[in-house]
Amino acid sequence: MIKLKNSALMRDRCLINGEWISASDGREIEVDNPASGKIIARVPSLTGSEAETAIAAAKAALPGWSRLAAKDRTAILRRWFTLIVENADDLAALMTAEQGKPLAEAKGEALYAASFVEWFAEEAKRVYGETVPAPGTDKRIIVMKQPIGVCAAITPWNFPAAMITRKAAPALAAGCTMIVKPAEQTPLTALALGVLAEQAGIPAGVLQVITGDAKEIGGVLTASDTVRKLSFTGSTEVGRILMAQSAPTIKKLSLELGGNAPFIVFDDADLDAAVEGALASKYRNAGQTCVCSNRIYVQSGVYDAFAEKLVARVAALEVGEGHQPGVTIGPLIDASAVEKVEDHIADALAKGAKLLIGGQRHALGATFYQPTVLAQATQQMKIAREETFGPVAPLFRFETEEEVIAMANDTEFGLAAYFYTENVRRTWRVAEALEYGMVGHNSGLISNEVAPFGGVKQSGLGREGSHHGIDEYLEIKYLCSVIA
Ligand SMILES: NC(=O)c1ccc[n+]([C@@H]2O[C@H](COP(=O)([O-])OP(=O)(O)OC[C@H]3O[C@@H](n4cnc5c(N)ncnc54)[C@H](O)[C@@H]3O)[C@@H](O)[C@H]2O)c1
Ligand SMILES: O=C[C@H](O)CS(=O)(=O)O
Repeated sequence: MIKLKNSALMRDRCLINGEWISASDGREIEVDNPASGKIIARVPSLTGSEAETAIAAAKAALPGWSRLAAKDRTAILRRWFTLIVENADDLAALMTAEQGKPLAEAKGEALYAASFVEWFAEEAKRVYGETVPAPGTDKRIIVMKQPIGVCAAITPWNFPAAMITRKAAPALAAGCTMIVKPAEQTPLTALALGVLAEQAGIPAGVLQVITGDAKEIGGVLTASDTVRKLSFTGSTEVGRILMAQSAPTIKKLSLELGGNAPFIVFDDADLDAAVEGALASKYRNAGQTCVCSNRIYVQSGVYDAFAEKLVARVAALEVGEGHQPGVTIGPLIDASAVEKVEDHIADALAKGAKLLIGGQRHALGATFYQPTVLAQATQQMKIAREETFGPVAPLFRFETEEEVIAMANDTEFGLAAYFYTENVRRTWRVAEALEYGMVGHNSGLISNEVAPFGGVKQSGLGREGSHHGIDEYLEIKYLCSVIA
């Protein structure tokens, strides 16, 4: 039983058109706690027909919502922001129960999720157009921005709250309506956000939260011509599928996909800061974030010192069930996640890597894994080419700046990259040479609501957050008016 202050947030129904419904055929999805493997809830497995109903509800609500004055949407979104903050502890309890992250991280995510609602509540009032000097005196030209219409969001399990508000907040702020389909592993947080949206006064039909078979629901959302925009966060593999399924209806797409972040430590770095940055970037959410450092490149002159310091800090990480005080590393999401970590470590060791700490399943069993550091990693290993999505830090040695830039860019991914140097000239050279959408200099944590979050190459399309984020939900219209 998940202990909540506000029991109304424990919802096992889907939200469509202001109604909380079960699946018409009674099908359900079991939700388990990854730390214990125990079933903690069951939510509806809606049919494709019910997904169509959700789309119809969003379509019907669109005129009323899009014609509201921007400041009226602002007021409603601000109430949603306030309610998320007021209920952050309960949202955290739900996240820790269904995703496993430690309570402190889950609370941080609830507030992070709220920050997108606060940010876009304000951005609603700043959807500006422009006037353009006409080519002739007989005309006037203006450019306006209008909401794109009915939007769909498909979100991942690793950030059950923030990946939803990072889409729903700009969509609603822009005057769009939305259907959200959360990951089957983490529906409870999404449904709780739906409860709070209702309480905030978001009208029926403006926001739907539906659970069900990913392929069936995704197939309906991508095939519908009523759905004019799809925002997806998840693996690059699924992103490709959804992109292809959206092609027949020419949907506008936002894709926040996989990563393979390099973390580069130069000889002239502040080594202690670099160790702390690597720890934060690598082991946050047990390494299950899209912007986790996946490869740690250390220049020869500081390689041994960095490795020693990092191992000492990793040894102090506390593995356990997320509700337990002091726990900093929770379980991985499921058995296949553990198997992928084991596969990457075994491959690395077989190709010459050296185990410095960890490297085994944790004594707690289930999906707990020991935080791990590997030395002598090389580009030929799977861990250099694939997103590990687990608490494993492979250390690569390099000699020159040119060499490490080439290695860092040697991937089809381009989401986040990090580097540590105290040299200002090197800072500009490296920041401009790295082929990534986001670069952290002397920081391992770069995610916030004010900056444009997103990737290049096969890490995605578009940006979330920042003043760019609302443009993903707007269409540009130009008016040419003859006045003579
Ligand atoms: N770029 C980012 O901002 C970002 C953020 C978080 C996670 N991710 C990426 O997501 C991945 C981990 O999350 P995940 O395991 O939930 O990803 P996933 O791609 O397996 O699933 C993401 C969502 O897509 C749905 N889905 C899966 N297959 C589908 C299909 N065939 N049709 C329609 N929907 C489908 C799932 O139900 C879930 O809701 C990692 O690769 C991570 O890098 C990226
Ligand atoms: O998995 C990556 C998400 O985008 C989480 S965060 O925005 O980096 O916190």
